[in-house]
Amino acid sequence: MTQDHGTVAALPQEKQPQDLTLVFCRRRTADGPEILLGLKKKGFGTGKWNGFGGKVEAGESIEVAAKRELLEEAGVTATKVAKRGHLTFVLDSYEHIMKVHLYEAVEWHGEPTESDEMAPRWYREDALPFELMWADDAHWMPLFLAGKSFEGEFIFKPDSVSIDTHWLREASFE
Ligand SMILES: CNc1ncnc2c1ncn2[C@@H]1O[C@H](COP(=O)(O)OP(=O)(O)OP(=O)(O)O)[C@@H](O)[C@H]1O
Repeated sequence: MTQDHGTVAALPQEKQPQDLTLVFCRRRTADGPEILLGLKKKGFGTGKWNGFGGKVEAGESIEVAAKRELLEEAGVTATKVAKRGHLTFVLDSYEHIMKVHLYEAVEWHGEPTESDEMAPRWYREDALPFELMWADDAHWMPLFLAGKSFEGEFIFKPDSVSIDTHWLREASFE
């Protein structure tokens, strides 16, 4: 039996999935509802406004990881979170296929405080800085703000900035 190493070597490297979290807090004000975003100060997505989150650690449940990252990055303690989204991201600039578990903090306390990773700021929900956020956010954020749950997949172009193909649909995480 002969082996064709040339063909095997030409195949793209399989990326492994990696679980990450993303959490959003909201509040009602006299001016209307607001959502807490953070400006990422270092690492993947530096300079973008996003929710708070990161990688799930070994042996940690996804929900515990979501609460831990919110506390570490924004100084906010969530006592109750609700799963609202399951999103898959594929980018050339990231070595894994991202499986992002998106939550709304339903009950939380603490004053959002800047950390070494994120600078938090409340934004009016009708005035989000989409041009300074990940391109996928403009697709699913309207569903999130409308109280819907969803799942989807976003394949980015080689620039890792714009979206090549995607699908998105409402889902239930009861
Ligand atoms: C591509 N389109 C995207 N759209 C929306 N959100 C995205 C995203 N891509 C990544 N995210 C989020 O960005 C955070 C990265 O986290 P990241 O800093 O890498 O994790 P963590 O804090 O564990 O890092 P360190 O281990 O400290 O490096 C994490 O919340 C993840 O859900």
